[in-house]
Amino acid sequence: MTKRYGKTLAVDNLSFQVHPGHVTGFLGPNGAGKSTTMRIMLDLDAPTAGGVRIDGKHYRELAEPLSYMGALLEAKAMHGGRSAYNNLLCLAQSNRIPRARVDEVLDIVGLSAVARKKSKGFSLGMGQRLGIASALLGDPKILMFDEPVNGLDPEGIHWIRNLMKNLAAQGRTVFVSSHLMSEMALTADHLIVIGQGRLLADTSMADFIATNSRSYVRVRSPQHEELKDAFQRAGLTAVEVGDGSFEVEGADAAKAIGELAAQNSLTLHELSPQQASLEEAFMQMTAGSVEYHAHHPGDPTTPGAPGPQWGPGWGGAPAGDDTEKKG
Ligand SMILES: Nc1ncnc2c1ncn2[C@@H]1O[C@H](COP(=O)(O)OP(=O)(O)OP(=O)(O)O)[C@@H](O)[C@H]1O
Repeated sequence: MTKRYGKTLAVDNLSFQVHPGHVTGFLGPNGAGKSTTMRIMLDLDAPTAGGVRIDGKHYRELAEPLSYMGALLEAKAMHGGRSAYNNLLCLAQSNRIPRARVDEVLDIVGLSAVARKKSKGFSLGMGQRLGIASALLGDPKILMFDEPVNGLDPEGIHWIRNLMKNLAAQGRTVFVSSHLMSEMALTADHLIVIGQGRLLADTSMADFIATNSRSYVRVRSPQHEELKDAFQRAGLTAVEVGDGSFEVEGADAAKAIGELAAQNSLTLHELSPQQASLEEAFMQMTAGSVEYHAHHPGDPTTPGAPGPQWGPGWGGAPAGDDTEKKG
C-alpha cells in the first residue's frame, strides 16, 4: 500500500505478510511510517493506494473485529474520567464480550488492584497496561502493538516480552512495532524493517543475527604499508578501512596478527577484537532513510562508512544509496 499526506509520502508501495505463530517485529526509525501502516490495518485511516487484507478480508468486513484483531496503538483513546474497569466494560459491552472477561484481562495485565481507579491518574506504564488489556479483551487471534514498551519499567518490559512470546506460542499472530533493534532482538522471531515508508528487509531474526553479528579484529599500525605486505605474505585477508586501520574477519584472528607483527618487528597501536552490534547493523541499514539525523565523524550511520554486508535476503538497496535528508 501507499499513503500520502499532502507532500509527505508516509508509506511507499509497502508490501509484506505477517504470519501466525510468530512475533513479527515492525522496525523502523522515527517517522518511517510504522504507525501509519498500523492505523491503515485497523481501518483508522485510508490508504492512498493498495490496502490490507486480514485472512483475505478488509478490517471492516470482519464480523467481530475486536475478537479477531486486538490492537494497542501509541495514543490509545481511553476515557480518563472512567475507571480502568469501566473503560474495559464499555468496550466489552459494545462488542458483545462477556463481563467476566474484563476481570480476566485486568488480572493478566496486573491492574486488578487499581481496577476501580480513574484511568486519568494512571502512569504511562499503567496506561500501556490498560491499552494492552483492551487489545486482549476479545481474546483475538491477531494482536498488534505499536511501541508497547514505551513507558514501561524493566519489570514491565520483561512482562510484555513474555506476553508477546506466549501469545505467539499459542498460535496467534503478533505484530509489534519498535524503533529499537535491541528490543526486537529479544522479542521477535521475524523482522520487517522499513525506512521512509519503504521495505528495507523482510527476514527471520535468526538470519538477521547470522548476517550481522560479525566479529572481526581491528588493527592499526604506524607502519601501515609494511603491515599490509606482511598480511599478504601470510595469506591473511585484511580490509583497509577509511580511518587507516585494517579489519580482519574473526575475533580469534588477534593472536595470529600479534604474532605476525612480532615476527616482522612491526609496532601495533591497536589490536582489538570487535563485535558488530545488531543496533549498528540496523542504523547502517536505515542510515539513508532517517528523517531526523545527527551526524558525528566516524559514526557508523554515516553513509559510506564501513559496516556489515547485507546478505541475499535483504529487500532494499544498501544504506547510502538513498539521497539523505538531514534534519
Ligand atoms: N496525520 C498526518 N498528517 C500528516 N503527516 C503525517 C500524519 N501522520 C503521519 N504523518 C507523517 O508520515 C510519516 C510517517 O509517520 P508515522 O507516524 O507513521 O511514523 P512512525 O514510523 O510510526 O514513527 P514514530 O516511531 O516516530 O512513531 C512522518 O513523516 C509523519 O510526519
